[in-house]
Amino acid sequence: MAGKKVGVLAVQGDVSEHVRAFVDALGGEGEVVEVRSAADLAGCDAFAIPGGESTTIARLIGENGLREAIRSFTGGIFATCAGMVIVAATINDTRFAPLGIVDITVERNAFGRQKDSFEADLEVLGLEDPFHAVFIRAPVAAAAGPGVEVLSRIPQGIVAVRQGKHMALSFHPELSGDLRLHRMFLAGL
Ligand SMILES: NC(=O)CC[C@H](N)C(=O)O
Repeated sequence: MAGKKVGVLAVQGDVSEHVRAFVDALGGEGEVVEVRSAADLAGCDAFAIPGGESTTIARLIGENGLREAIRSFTGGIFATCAGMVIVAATINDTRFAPLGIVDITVERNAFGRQKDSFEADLEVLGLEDPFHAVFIRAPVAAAAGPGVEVLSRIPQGIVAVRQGKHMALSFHPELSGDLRLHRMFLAGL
């Protein structure tokens, strides 16, 4: 983990919470930078795509010339909530094309209006104790390809996956004050 440089996509969404969580997870050994351009991303070992509004984030990725830079990024990607929609292979929305980085089929806003936001204690593969997860108008993965490891699943669908160095989560680990998933991600880089 020592000396890792983590970029956080800083175009929309809960950017500062992600920066803080990675600063804390790195324990002062690495560096966290905000990414708004391909030049910012160059040299990063990892890249976080925060929660927010996925259609807006996808548009700003395009406008900032980041789409191909992210698709060809060789480090690990940590995608949460809207980020999970953006890195998916397939989504249930035709307004933008996902990046096709993680082989999952994602359903946006999967919990409907009456349950827009909720919290749940999840069993997560690789974690000894449950993870208290905050879901905010969250997506789920309805399906995952053979190269994808499902880390957590609830009755509505898959909510945490790992594919190689990448992780995609339906919920917001940066809001729980629990850095175990950040550490698991950094350990896999
Ligand atoms: N908290 C979030 O990131 C919500 C994601 C949002 N519902 C979207 O798909 O854009």
